[in-house]
Amino acid sequence: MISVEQAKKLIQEHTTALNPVQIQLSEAAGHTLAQDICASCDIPAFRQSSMDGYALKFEENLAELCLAGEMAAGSDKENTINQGEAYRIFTGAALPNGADTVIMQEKVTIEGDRVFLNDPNLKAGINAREKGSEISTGEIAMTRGSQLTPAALGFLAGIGTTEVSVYPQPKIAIILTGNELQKPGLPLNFGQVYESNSYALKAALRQAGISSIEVLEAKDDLETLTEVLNATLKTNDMILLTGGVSVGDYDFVIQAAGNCGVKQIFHKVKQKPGKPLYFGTKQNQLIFGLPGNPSSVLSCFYNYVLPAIALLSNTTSKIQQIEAQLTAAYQKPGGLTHFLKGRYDAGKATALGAQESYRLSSFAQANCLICLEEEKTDFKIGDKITVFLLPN
Ligand SMILES: Nc1nc2c(c(=O)[nH]1)N[C@H]1C(S)=C(S)[C@@H](COP(=O)(O)OP(=O)(O)OC[C@H]3O[C@@H](n4cnc5c(N)ncnc54)[C@H](O)[C@@H]3O)O[C@H]1N2
Ligand code: MOO
Repeated sequence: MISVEQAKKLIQEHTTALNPVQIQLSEAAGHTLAQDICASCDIPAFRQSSMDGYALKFEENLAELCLAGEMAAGSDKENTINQGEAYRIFTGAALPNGADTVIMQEKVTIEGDRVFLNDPNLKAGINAREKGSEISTGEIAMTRGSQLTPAALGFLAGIGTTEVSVYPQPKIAIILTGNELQKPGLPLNFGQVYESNSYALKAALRQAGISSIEVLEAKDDLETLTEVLNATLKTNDMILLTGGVSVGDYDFVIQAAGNCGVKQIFHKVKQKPGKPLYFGTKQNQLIFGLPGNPSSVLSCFYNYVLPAIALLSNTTSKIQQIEAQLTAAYQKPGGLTHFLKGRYDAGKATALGAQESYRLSSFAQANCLICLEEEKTDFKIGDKITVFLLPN
């Protein structure tokens, strides 16, 4: 059995970012840029008013101007201003050629075509955005590796970008194993359990920005599981199997993976929950055998799968790791790292009840996983421990 740290390192070493693809900017939120983006024009593309008012050519002690015309936003009519003239202008409109300043309309008095200026603070260039002041032609707008946040998308659209090269999100298949699984909504016969792993995993994947998710079921027999796994390996970058990864007579994940040409990287990690975790690769595809207990599935998802997704799509991990103080003493045996469902608040972490791996009730209330190191057995109130904040 390997340690949690070794398992994380092995996953990292065997995960390569997916090849970049060209996509529409409108579809690119949440992706990481795989190219530098340069501005193809100056933005603003012309000297632009930032106020509704009057455009003018600045001079000291200007008191009165003659209204010569109007510049409306979006108008393609160019005008040239002369000394002593003002142009009515609106926010976003181009200044007439030669004008450099805009006085707000609140600071003028109009009498016929005369414009009287009452702004002691008027300065050259005020209320005028210079051409190219956001970005100029050829300048790098965003560099490769940048996250495409909503603001980044708006910025890139604002400089005229329509398509971007990004690292794609992985296509992911979930394979549910277990003869005992019943769909929620149908009657629960003796020996059956409601299937819940696909609900939790799909939601966690969607939260991570993954849109290509397929869910398949495989009964507990080697042939069927091998067939299903083989089929999913044809089109997916990552396969998440749940259940069937332990040592029972009906646990076929490891054999099926071998049959499909998957190379085992590790099986079993010194941790609770999720001890029988399996990880393998086939070329650049990643295969996780998540121990079937619902809490083990999610704990392994946040600890191992989510960071691997981030590496595949070259994004930053959605799990924040911080230090916190325990609010109560906790004992555990040595030999396994424990991940406890907990609540984190203002530097303090509280372990919740219902820690058994078949239970999700406390996970449903948790906002963090409290990591209790492998060898330590007695944790005291106030002890500093590592906490992984769950995405919300
Ligand atoms: N002799 C040993 N037995 C077990 C060991 C061990 O070391 N020696 N490890 C235990 C641990 S720890 C875990 S975790 C489980 C993992 O077993 P599997 O991955 O083979 O999972 P299953 O046996 O198929 O299922 C476990 C549990 O989870 C329920 N389950 C499975 N899939 C779903 C689903 N989609 N939705 C809801 N619940 C699901 C399943 O019914 C079982 O109750 O092995 C221990 N045994
Ligand atoms: O390690 Mo298992 O995941 O506790 O039940």
